[in-house]
Amino acid sequence: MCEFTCKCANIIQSWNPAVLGLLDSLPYDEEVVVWGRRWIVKTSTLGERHGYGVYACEDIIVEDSASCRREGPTLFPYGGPIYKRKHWNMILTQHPEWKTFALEMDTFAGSNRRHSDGRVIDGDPIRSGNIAGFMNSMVGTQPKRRANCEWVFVEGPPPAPYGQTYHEDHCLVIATRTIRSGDELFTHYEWN
Ligand SMILES: C[S@@+](CC[C@H](N)C(=O)[O-])C[C@H]1O[C@@H](n2cnc3c(N)ncnc32)[C@H](O)[C@@H]1O
Repeated sequence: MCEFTCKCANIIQSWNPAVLGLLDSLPYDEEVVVWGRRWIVKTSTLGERHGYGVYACEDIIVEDSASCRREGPTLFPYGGPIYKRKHWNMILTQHPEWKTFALEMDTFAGSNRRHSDGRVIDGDPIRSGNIAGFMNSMVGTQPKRRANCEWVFVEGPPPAPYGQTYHEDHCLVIATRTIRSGDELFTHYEWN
């Protein structure tokens, strides 16, 4: 087995969703609790051909007085095995479809100390238990959806009790405006 294959196999085997407070598997059409809040994954309001979406099962209030959108309530992490860019590129040559759920954690706002490797999180909800992977984008929606959350890069480990020893930094999904029970989560990303 080549060095690359060994490395990737180790990363996959050592990924444990529970460390980051995620579930081993995500049932559809059934309420789940992740990071203390209730959610349901079911067919998106975008329509069946666009797959599933994540819906809140409780109100999440964002105070108008929040001075900074990044201070909105934390919903859950964007979690999954983390690869160096060079390893991820090699995976994509064999599994180009894995790109759908990839989050480049060192190339979006919030990071002052960019990791030189350009790390990628494999956020596939099936492989990684990453509920955030089911979030759809408001880009191009008709009728127009407004984003109600965004993902942010955070230096340092996630809040206790999650991932304290495993993570030197992490990505979170936070609410940017009030989300009511029954609302589907939408964020902003280029999906096609
Ligand atoms: C990260 S996944 C989101 C979860 C996806 N709905 C699923 O069930 O796996 C991204 C994929 O969802 C779909 N998607 C996300 N936002 C969309 C949008 N605004 N319009 C149409 N499809 C969208 C596209 O198929 C895209 O490749």
